[in-house]
Amino acid sequence: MIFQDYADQEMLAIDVANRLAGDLTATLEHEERALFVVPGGTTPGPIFDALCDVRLDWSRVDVMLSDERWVPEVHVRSNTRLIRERLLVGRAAEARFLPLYAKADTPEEVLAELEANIVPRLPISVLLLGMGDDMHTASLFPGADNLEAALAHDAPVLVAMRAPGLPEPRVSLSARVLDGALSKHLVITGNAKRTALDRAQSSTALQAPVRAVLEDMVVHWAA
Ligand SMILES: O=C(O)[C@H](O)[C@@H](O)[C@H](O)[C@H](O)COP(=O)(O)O
Repeated sequence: MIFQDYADQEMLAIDVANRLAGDLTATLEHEERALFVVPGGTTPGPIFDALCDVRLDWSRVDVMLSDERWVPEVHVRSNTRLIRERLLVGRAAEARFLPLYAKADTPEEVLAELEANIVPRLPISVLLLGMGDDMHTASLFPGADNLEAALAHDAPVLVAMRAPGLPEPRVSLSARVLDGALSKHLVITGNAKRTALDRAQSSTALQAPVRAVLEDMVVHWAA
């Protein structure tokens, strides 16, 4: 793990956007297409704002989420909505979006269908993740019903996840798929998350799921 800190969140957003653009450009120099996986939540918005107008061949980029909340795309909690509003605009509107949500009451009903669309695109070329104070990343939450399956070496690509305190089910890429990304970035802000990341390094992945993806990870932090 490499830890990089920034003077403030604005500097972080600009620098991380540049790093991601550089990694995507490098991928496109030797691959036909790049798979770019991004988190939802509140932290990445300013990074997306800086990234969406970068000049690169977005028409050869597939964009997908690390995890989604099981709500329709118009819902305020939908990560898809965030991506459509903040990342897939400007030059990046040329990218192809791979959905992690389909209209169904539960994720289980459509998981196989969503997965079939993703599998041919793997491995992940460039990964950006977020993390919560509880050391979850993507939707790999401590105490979640399917966490063990999602951390397994032979885990499926996608896992449905329910955890105490979450208002809706989630669907998440499994740890092995996230960890297998060729370029890996984690973005966190604030002192609570910095402390949580320190704690994660001396915890098991069941206690601190982010631990499962920290190898070769570049962590970007600002207060
Ligand atoms: O759907 C989500 O919530 C995410 O993808 C999740 O893993 C997120 O990255 C962390 O919860 C951090 O969220 P914040 O950036 O909002 O703190």
